[in-house]
Amino acid sequence: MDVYKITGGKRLSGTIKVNGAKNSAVALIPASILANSPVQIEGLPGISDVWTLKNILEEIGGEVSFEDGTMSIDPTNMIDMPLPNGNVKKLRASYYMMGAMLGRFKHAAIGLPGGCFLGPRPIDQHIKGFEALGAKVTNEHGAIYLRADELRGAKIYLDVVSVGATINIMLAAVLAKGQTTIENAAKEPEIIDVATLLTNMGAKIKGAGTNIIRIDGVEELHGTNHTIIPDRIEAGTFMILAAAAGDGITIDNVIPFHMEALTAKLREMGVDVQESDESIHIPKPENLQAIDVKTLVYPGFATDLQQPFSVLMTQAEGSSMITDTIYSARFKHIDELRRMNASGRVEGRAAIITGPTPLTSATVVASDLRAGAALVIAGLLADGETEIREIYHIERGYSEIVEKLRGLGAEIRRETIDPVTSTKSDLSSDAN
Ligand SMILES: CC(=O)N[C@H]1[C@@H](OP(=O)(O)OP(=O)(O)OC[C@H]2O[C@@H](n3ccc(=O)[nH]c3=O)[C@H](O)[C@@H]2O)O[C@H](CO)[C@@H](O)[C@@H]1O
Ligand SMILES: C=C(OP(=O)(O)O)C(=O)O
Repeated sequence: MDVYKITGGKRLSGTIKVNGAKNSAVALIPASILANSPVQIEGLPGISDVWTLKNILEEIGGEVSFEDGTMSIDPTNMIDMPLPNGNVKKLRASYYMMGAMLGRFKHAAIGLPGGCFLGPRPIDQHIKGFEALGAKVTNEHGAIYLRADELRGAKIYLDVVSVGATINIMLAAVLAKGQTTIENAAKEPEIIDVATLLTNMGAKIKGAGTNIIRIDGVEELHGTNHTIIPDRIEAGTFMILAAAAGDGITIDNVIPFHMEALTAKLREMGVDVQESDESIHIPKPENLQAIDVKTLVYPGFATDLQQPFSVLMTQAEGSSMITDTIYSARFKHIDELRRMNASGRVEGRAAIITGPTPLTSATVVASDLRAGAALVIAGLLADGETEIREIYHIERGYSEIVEKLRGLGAEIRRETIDPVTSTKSDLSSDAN
């Protein structure tokens, strides 16, 4: 079993670089299926979700290489192979195989996706979109089967603003006959990034980044070169780390405009966020004040930063509340933070945290990706050695995290421990 061991309590300083965006990467890679010649994507993060998608494209006959952040994908010999199990269960974004394979082959059979458990994560809006485009969709033994004689453009109103449904419908619609309109579309920067790739492949898309997207179907799409946008969630995680445990940290390769909601909330707490063109500097913060935060769809405060931000709240003076309007059960990290002496409780869709509290080391478990990121920040703050387990969640979304944090002076290492000798009693003491 692999774990992170962190000796906390040191203030960190220096420059930390952000990688390409996970939530773009996991859509850009499947989008390449729609091309009739090779696609090259630069700046991809070396996270496990990207490697899993590489394996999935190879399973369906793609020729794929991935080196130094550049993935070259030759989709010419891909086939409409069913993918009911296996790799597709390892990540949430394997749902993009549905839209991309339906678009290219008019047929797909994809297992229901995995990814973080954050409460119910239905895909009904994706399916509503595919059906509107003319696909027959059935759920057979946990896999979604999609079949269409032809795909025809349609007007689709999303009942829920969904990143995944917006991108998946775009993927299925770019090769459909006629015009598709997605109303109440999500506006995340990753949607613009995917639309940019598809446009450079020859697609006709207007309005990506607004709540109405119009797509005029084309006969075919060709290969292209694309550079991915920076990861605003990784950048946000580092900004929160800088506010919690920094002694002057510069976060490099950021689009400050993407960070506006987080920046506003940090400033409200008393953090001095200094923006440049492609970087953000946060000097050593003093006297953090309690605030309330509510997660919302973009450009609101990202749910993916809710868990890391709750660690920062443990260091602020007073009682803070963080409400997650997107995911009802994204609070498993609170129990783990309580093991580390944090004072917090969950009430419905909100966590209430009182500070400032000195955190203490413990053996804790990452229940999901951003819970893991939160525990890394907590471990860096805590006195003594913290052990974080189930780190495969963290490595779905953060590449070279150990090396990057060491670059700031952190004492963190990845270690393989024996699960038998590391007794369960490490984890069994009740959280206070
Ligand atoms: C791979 C990827 O990009 N993951 C991100 C994506 O997830 P994902 O695309 O799964 O999230 P969505 O934007 O679709 O979900 C938003 C909300 O809509 C609900 N919903 C969604 C689809 C649907 O068909 N029906 C439905 O009810 C969800 O349960 C959730 O409450 O956006 C989330 C919200 O910003 C982020 O937390 C994830 O990091
Ligand atoms: C929830 C997340 O990812 P996924 O949708 O891939 O599970 C995340 O990135 O925080």
